[in-house]
Amino acid sequence: MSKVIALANQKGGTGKTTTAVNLGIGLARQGKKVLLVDSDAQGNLTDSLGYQEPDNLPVSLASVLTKIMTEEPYEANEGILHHAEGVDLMPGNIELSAIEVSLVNTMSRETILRTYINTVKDRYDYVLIDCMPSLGMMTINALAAADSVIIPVQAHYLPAKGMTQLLQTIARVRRQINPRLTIDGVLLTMVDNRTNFAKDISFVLRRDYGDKLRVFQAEIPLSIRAAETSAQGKSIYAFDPNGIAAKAYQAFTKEVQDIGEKRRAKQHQADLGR
Ligand SMILES: Nc1ncnc2c1ncn2[C@@H]1O[C@H](COP(=O)(O)OP(=O)(O)OP(=O)(O)O)[C@@H](O)[C@H]1O
Repeated sequence: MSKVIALANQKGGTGKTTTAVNLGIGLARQGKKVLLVDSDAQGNLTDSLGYQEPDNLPVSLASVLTKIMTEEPYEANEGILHHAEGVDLMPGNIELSAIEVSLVNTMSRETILRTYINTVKDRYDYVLIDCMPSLGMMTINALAAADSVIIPVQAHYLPAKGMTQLLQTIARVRRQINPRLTIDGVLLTMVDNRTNFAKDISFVLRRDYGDKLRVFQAEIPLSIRAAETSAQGKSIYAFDPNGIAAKAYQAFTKEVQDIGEKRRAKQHQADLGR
């Protein structure tokens, strides 16, 4: 049984892409089959995995979604790239901006990405969708396609206002399109443990949201090495295996895997009871 996770936060630069890369490759290192889906028109995930000119790729998520919208046939593995560290990638690029516009006039406009993911997900244990920094149509599509959401939050500012908006959108998607959508939790990123401010934010987040939402135990530290990995086309495990960011992403991967295992066990029990 595969699990589809959206990495979402409408605020830009909160660590969604870095988390997609290092969670995805972290899970692959545990023997899981992983597909990363770049649903952001900036193509940063695609770029971070070493495809430095995402706009020149012949096939990308936008081309496959166009085929779905125009009811053209496509191959299930069409456009999927293989990364040396064991994950697959459905690349994204600037063409997704045009898709975002044309979705508005399309039938089933909220579920085009779900249609695509449903055709490929059985080959994977995990499908991770890196979302755009907006609450536009592509993000709604990602939430409609996902089983759960992980919210990376940059520990530089109090996230209360932005979080409320995101949580309301998730609740609306759950009511109207995707009742099974859950929130796996909030991940604190770029935590500068030298400052009291970062500690305060961690404390406030756990205090204000901790009874409603999981705030992951693992916190990703602010790390120059983590920032540098995106230009290297590899994960933090390959680039700086003994650094603090690699250790934190490893611990985070373990937490995500534990949630996945519990869900599988619960589903298994439910199937037995049928
Ligand atoms: N732990 C970290 N320490 C320091 N820098 C980091 C860390 N994680 C990510 N960065 C850097 O911060 C910037 C934003 O990170 P990232 O691209 O992962 O965020 P994002 O939420 O995907 O951004 P966008 O909203 O633009 O898609 C990047 O330059 C990245 O290299």
